[in-house]
Amino acid sequence: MEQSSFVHSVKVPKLYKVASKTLQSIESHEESFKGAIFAAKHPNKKALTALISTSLQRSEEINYLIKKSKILEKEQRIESQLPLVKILITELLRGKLVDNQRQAKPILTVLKYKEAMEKASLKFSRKPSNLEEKDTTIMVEKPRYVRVNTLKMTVDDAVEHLLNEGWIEKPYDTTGELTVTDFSRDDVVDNLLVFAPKQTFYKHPLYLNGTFILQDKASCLAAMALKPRTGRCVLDACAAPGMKTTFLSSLAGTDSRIIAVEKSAKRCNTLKEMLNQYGCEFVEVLNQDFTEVDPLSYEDVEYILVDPSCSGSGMYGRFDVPYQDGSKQDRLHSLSFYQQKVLCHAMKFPNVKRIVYSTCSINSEENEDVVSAALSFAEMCVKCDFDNDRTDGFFIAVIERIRRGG
Ligand SMILES: C[S@@+](CC[C@H](N)C(=O)[O-])C[C@H]1O[C@@H](n2cnc3c(N)ncnc32)[C@H](O)[C@@H]1O
Repeated sequence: MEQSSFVHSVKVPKLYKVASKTLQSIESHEESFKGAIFAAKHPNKKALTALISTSLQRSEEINYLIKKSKILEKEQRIESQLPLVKILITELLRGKLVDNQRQAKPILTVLKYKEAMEKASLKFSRKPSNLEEKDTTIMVEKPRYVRVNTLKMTVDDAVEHLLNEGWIEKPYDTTGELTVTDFSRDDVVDNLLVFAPKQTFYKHPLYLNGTFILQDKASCLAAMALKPRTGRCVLDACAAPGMKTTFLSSLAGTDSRIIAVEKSAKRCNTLKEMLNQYGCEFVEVLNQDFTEVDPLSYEDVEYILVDPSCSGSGMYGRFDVPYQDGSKQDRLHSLSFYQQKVLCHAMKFPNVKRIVYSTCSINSEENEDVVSAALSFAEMCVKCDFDNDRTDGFFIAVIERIRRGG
């Protein structure tokens, strides 16, 4: 009797609790994969990333196992904890759920179905459609891009630090392979270093002190395209988690006025954390809907970055999170309408000189269509994708105001 009360007081490990919340926010499209991992309150981001990405990659299989084993119908106490059940099944599939009695109740419950699920998993992997999928998958990997945060250290000093650690600098070559000891300076983005795919930096001193920021090249290009002059006012209309705000801050410099607008209170906290971490405390944060910011109260704004929420269809290695209503076209239509509204609002700022509109989507409904609806089509559009540029799929349009007669 005593032993059983001990057994039942064992708690679900924190990693699983945080992972189930994170998974839920991604599956409900409340957060992007990267944003949810960043916002998650767990120190071991590497373990969390591995767990969530496996869960998303194998989501079809996990749903199949849940259905076949009837675990939710039979175990009513865990019926309301679906994200946790998915995480625990992921761990079961990864061979990480240890079968002993000193486990939390939900783990013991999932372990009761271990054998049934393992059998169902074998059947799942033999399904013809899954075999076809595996055979045609070509895995070419994206390099690891590291942006040097020049608010903390110059690129030359960062490179010297790496050389002293024994890294080898190689000339930039998009077609060549970088080995785990090599790095290059990027050919387009001055502050960007390129490493071998999956190179980890989580314990590197320059990562821990906010000098190294793991940021995709395409995301850097959007901030770079805005070309803010130092000492001017720059506004980031859709700012959280703040990857581009931090780059804009280092491009524009500490004597510029930088305003970061973010409508979600939760994501605004993440944005503030990121700004602190990367030495951008001088950025003014507005927790407000950008379309409700009065342009006439911001007459000094000359540069605006519009990087609105989008489908994320260009994200490399993106996991297709199914839409509950199954209506992709409706979703694209409403995204496009909202994106146009945000872009048109940016054009109302009386002294804005340059606007960059960017998305990490490859759908024209969210890109060219939005820009062409906002003005007769702008010529300065850039499209990046993995096959040609070794970046995420990304769209950037630069819109400049030309004042006639002076
Ligand atoms: C694609 S993310 C921006 C990513 C960010 N620029 C970065 O590089 O880290 C879009 C963000 O804009 C916010 N957002 C969407 N619509 C907004 C609006 N009307 N006003 C302000 N923020 C908005 C979302 O909550 C989300 O945090």
